[in-house]
Amino acid sequence: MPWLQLKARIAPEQAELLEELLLAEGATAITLQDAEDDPLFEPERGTTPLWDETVLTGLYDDLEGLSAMLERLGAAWAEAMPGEPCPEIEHELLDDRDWERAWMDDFKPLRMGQRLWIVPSWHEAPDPEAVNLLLDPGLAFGTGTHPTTALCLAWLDRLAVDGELQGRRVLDVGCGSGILAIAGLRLGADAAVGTDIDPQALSASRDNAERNGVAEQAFALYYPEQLETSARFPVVIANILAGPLVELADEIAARVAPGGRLALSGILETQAEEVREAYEDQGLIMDEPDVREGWVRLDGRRPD
Ligand SMILES: C[S@@+](CC[C@H](N)C(=O)[O-])C[C@H]1O[C@@H](n2cnc3c(N)ncnc32)[C@H](O)[C@@H]1O
Repeated sequence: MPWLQLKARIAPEQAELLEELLLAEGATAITLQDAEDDPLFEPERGTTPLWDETVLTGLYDDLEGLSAMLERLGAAWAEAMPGEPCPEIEHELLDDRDWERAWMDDFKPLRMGQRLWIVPSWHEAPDPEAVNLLLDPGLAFGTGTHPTTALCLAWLDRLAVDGELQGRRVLDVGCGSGILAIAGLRLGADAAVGTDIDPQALSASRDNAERNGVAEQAFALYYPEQLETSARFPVVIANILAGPLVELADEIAARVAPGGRLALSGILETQAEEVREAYEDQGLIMDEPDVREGWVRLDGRRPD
């Protein structure tokens, strides 16, 4: 059965209203997508990445009433947002498909480092003998395809090869889908703690942990303010953008135990120096950046 798709590019703060209006018109599925390759890199410090545009898509099985529907949407928008022009709504007829999950077609198993594979949970693992991390990011960030995540996975893989992960506890600040913490566990860490300000991330992380047979007590998940102030970790990883990394430098650096290792990512090449200085000011010894596609990972160590 073909579908009618309505699509609008809209400011993120208006997306909820349009979503409600599309649902009120009987949308079978609604998809919200950030312009993921085009974030605003310096949102207010301490906030999540921002995108100046959200793409909102609604799917309908009623192909007949398009013009009446567009008229009703325009009127409902004008009533809710007087004086604010209604966003342009494009329409298209689509062939039948599982549209809610269509993005999954582009997410293929990825090899990271020497032993680790990130395998979409709906795929066969290409190498059953490898360390296979089964992942469904749901609505959270972190499939491994983004260079910042890939840089962090490569770091974890190297720590494992160097014997610096086995038996240790990992803190993953901004855990998203949980991909880094779970990779740490699958590569030999004893336990992991993930923090995130986004409830979707905490729930995706828990689901992905279960998918990978990680025991609940091996992977604790918290909102940042719930993590005990005195908790220190031998391995700390934070992939959360340069602004928050600088803003939180004292808190994140304080989590690194004496002799512990730190990796920071989500940093553009041009921002690396500022981030590096912020962590050196906190007593960490920072290495030269590792760069991939304009993104940087900074590694550090707290002296013994
Ligand atoms: C770029 S994603 C990284 C996700 C995953 N760790 C990865 O490497 O793919 C950044 C994550 O950090 C979270 N975040 C942003 N600011 C944060 C903060 N101050 N404390 C904890 N998490 C934060 C976001 O909600 C998001 O899930």
